[in-house]
Order: sequence, then structure tokens, then C-alpha cells
Amino acid sequence: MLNLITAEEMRKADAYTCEHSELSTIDLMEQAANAFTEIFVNHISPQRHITVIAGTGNNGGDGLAIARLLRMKGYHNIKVICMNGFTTESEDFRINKERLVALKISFETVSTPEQLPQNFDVVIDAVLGSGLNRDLSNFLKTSFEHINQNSNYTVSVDIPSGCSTDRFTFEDYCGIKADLTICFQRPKLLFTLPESTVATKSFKFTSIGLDENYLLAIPTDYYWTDQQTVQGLLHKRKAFTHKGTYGHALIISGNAQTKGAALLTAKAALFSGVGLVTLLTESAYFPYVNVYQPELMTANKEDLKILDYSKYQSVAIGPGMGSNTEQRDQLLFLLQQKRPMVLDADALNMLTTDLLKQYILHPAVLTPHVKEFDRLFGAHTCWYNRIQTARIQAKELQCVIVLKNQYTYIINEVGKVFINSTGNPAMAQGGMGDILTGCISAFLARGYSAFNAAVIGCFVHGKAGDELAERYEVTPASILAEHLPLTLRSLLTDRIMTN
Ligand SMILES: NC(=O)C1=CN([C@@H]2O[C@H](COP(=O)(O)OP(=O)(O)OC[C@H]3O[C@@H](n4cnc5c(N)ncnc54)[C@H](O)[C@@H]3O)[C@@H](O)[C@H]2O)[C@H](O)CC1
Ligand SMILES: [K+]
Repeated sequence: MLNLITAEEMRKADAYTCEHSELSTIDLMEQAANAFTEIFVNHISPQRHITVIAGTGNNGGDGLAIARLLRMKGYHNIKVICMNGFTTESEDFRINKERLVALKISFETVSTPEQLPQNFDVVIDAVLGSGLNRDLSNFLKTSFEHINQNSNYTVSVDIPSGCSTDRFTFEDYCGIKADLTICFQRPKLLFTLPESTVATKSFKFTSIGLDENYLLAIPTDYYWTDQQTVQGLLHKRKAFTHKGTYGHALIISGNAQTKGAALLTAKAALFSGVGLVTLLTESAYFPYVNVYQPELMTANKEDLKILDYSKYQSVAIGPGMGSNTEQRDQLLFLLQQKRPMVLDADALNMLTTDLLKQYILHPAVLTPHVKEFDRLFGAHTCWYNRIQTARIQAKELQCVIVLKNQYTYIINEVGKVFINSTGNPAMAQGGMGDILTGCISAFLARGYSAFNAAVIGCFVHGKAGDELAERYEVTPASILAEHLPLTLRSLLTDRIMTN
């Protein structure tokens, strides 16, 4: 679990690392440039024409060191343009300028936007980094606009120039618009907000060797859930265990037209390793369920009010449910059964905050997408505000909220935000949310806490999608469900090998 930190805290970590190690600031800059370059070479071929556009602070210093390292790696079409006169040269910039000149890499300075070249192939943007501390001058604004319009592909160093680390809204954004940003040591919260695509379409982060013990001790409300964390949470199946050891998940099916949704949820629960899965549906559907997935058990929906719920360790409700009066009545009845619950889709659409306050009984996981979230908790104009509402509501309702997004936000009962790091656009297809509900309900039934079930469920779901996306242009939900055991195996095997 990586704690996300502010620009100011990063600066302190930088100073601390240099004070408590043999490293000087110029060594750290070299490490940062090396780390950047390692990722860059996987994206951009040495045949491309590369222009490093640098400022004269430490972000510019990084840019100069990157130009030198790329030249040494066989990138011969490389030049540096330094935007002059808006700030003084930092010491490490100056040292890197000398190193660059010694290699005879083309180095020009420009003092007006008109002096910039007309066209660029690949731009490495190193004008301003985390040191941005005031509004952009007209010189910078016009220059950035020119670069944005004339670059085929832009890679920003640490952060797009003109974008502030602690910025969370993007109206009137006039900084660099990057295709990729390679940032240092930690992801930045702002890059996980959908609106930030105006500043960077994608990002990667890389360790530059800052003191991790120091960094990890910095308190924060935001965390990045990485593979190691999830591997640490996952339990391996033990010898002499049986189906009863791994819990029993109950999935409630709904409307005739959308029966497939609950089937997908049940299938995903099964493939996530729960001991037993029962689908609650009309008896007319039993044969179809048996043919679709013979491992699934069935219970008659007519018996909804007389079932013994104590035998189910989790209940998932919402996928394909529908929202008529009868279904609403069923939902409220089920909420009173005090079982660990996953509430999705129509279950969320039928509730209000007042009903949730009245009926939600810990442990529960709510899995809204943006529309379901805003219907339930009010409209939001930006994602940052939506996250703040989710934090307040998760605390108030004492439940876990999984706010779905490319980077899904998992908010725990004390309002801390955990950002899921897996998943990709190949997963953008109907049924994918139903699978996630099934994954989470399986881990809940297997005995994980609501929060851990949400963290593991989201990670495994997205990782299965990432693995499939290497071979599939699109990953239909049922294929993803069937891939889940392979993903679980790879996570557990990898953990055993590295322990
Ligand atoms: N620990 C790390 O993450 C490391 C980061 N590195 C890189 O250093 C930059 C931050 O460098 P810094 O010198 O502090 O600031 P900048 O280069 O971003 O800016 C330089 C300078 O510009 C002035 N300035 C700020 N805002 C404006 C503005 N709107 N207009 C004009 N001038 C402005 C201000 O005086 C700044 O000081 C970080 O992003 C990384 O790329 C290290 O290389 C390694 C360790
Ligand atoms: K930059």
C-alpha cells in the first residue's frame, strides 16, 4: 500500500534522503533521469526525433540528464531547447548543462514563443515540475499552447508543465497536454481523476530511490493499492479444507430480461473461490442455471421470506434486479437479515440515504458507478468533490464504498481512500460490474472483512482484465470470470516464490 503525498512532503523526502544517505541532490537527479529513461525506451523508438523542452529548475535539470542518457542509449535524433529567462538556474540544472554540452548534444535557448520550432515529433516536457508556485506568464501559456498544437507525442517529466500537484479541477487548464507522464516515486492523486486527461492521457510512476521508510511514515488519507498489498491479504487454500471452509454466497437474481447479470455475478463468485454459490431465482429458471453453470445451486425466489439466511456468509443484490415495488420490498427485507452484503446497480437505485442510514448494517459494500453514486448522494461537478462526499458517507453509514472508475476508489469506514491500480479499457463492456460484485461477495463469504474483500475483489478483477488485455482487444465479462482462478494462482504463486 503506497501512501500518496503532497509536493511539499515529496520535497522534504528528497532532502531527508540526501541528508541520511551518501546521495547528493545531483545523484538523486541522475537516479530520477535513469528511472524515467527506463520507462521511456519502452514507449518510444530510438528512430523518433526527440526534443527535450526544459526549464532551468530541477525539472529542467532532469530533462537535460534524460537527453544525455537517451543519447547514450542510441537516441541520436535528440536536441534540447531551454526556455530562458523565467526563472534562475538551479545548481543541479547547471551541472547537467555542462555534462550535456560535453556530449555535444544540441542545446538552444528561446526567449519568445515565436522562436520555438514549428513542428515536433516527440517532446519531452521538462519546463516546470512540482515547483510550480504561481500563475503562468503569457510567455509560458503561449509556448505551451504552441507545443500542444505541434507535438505528435508528448511525455512529461514528473508532471505536465503548468499543472500543479495539488490541483483537482481542470477548467481553464493552460499547461502542457501530455500523452504520457512519468512521475517520481508515487502516483499523484490528480492523475486518477478522469478530468485530468486534459493534462495527461496516461501516467506511469517509478521509484527514484527516495527513503521509503521516511515516506511510508507520512500520514495521508489516500493510498495506492499495489500487488504486494493484495498478495499480503490473500490466504492460500489449506490442506484438509472443504467447501464449507470457504463460505456460501447467496446471489439474488432479478428481472427476466436481465437474468444474465445475476448469473454473471454468481459465476464470478464461483471462480473467485467461494465454497458454495446459491442463486435465488424463480423455479422456472432452475434448468437454465444448471445448464449454464452446473456448479451453481439454486433457491426458489418464492421462499425469499422463509429462507434461513444464517447459512449464507454474504448476500449480493442488485445486478439485473429491477426496481418495482415488490423488488424494493425484497431488498428491504434482505437488508434486515443482518448478513454481510454487497449492494450494486438497482439495489442502489432503489435506496435513499435515509433508507441506507436506517437499514445498512455493517459489514456492507456499496459498489456504485458515477450515475448511481450521484443519484444516491447528489450531483457533483468534479470527481474530487465526489470522492470527498464518498468519504463523508462511508463514515456516516459505516460501510465500504467502491466508487467505480478507471482507477476505482475504495473508501473505508473511517473515510480513507484506496485507489485500485488494475483494470483497462478492454473491460469497458456490459456485465463487468456484475463480475466485480461477484468477486467481492466471494471474498466477503470467504471471511475477509468488507474492506479487504473490496480491495482484493477490485484488484483481482482488474488484474484478470489486464492479463487478458495482452491477448484480447475486448474482454467479455464471462471470459473474465473464467480467468479469475488463473489470476489468483499467479498472485499466490508469485507471493510464495518471493517470500
Ligand atoms: N524528490 C523528487 O521528486 C525529485 C524531483 N526532482 C525534480 O525536481 C522537480 C522540482 O524542481 P524545482 O526546482 O523545485 O521546481 P521546478 O523545476 O518545477 O520549477 C523551477 C522554478 O520555477 C519557478 N516557477 C514556479 N512556478 C512558476 C511559474 N508559474 N512561472 C515561472 N516560474 C515559475 C519556481 O521558482 C521554481 O523553483 C520535480 O518536479 C522533479 O522533476 C529531482 O530531480 C529529483 C528528486
Ligand atoms: K514537466
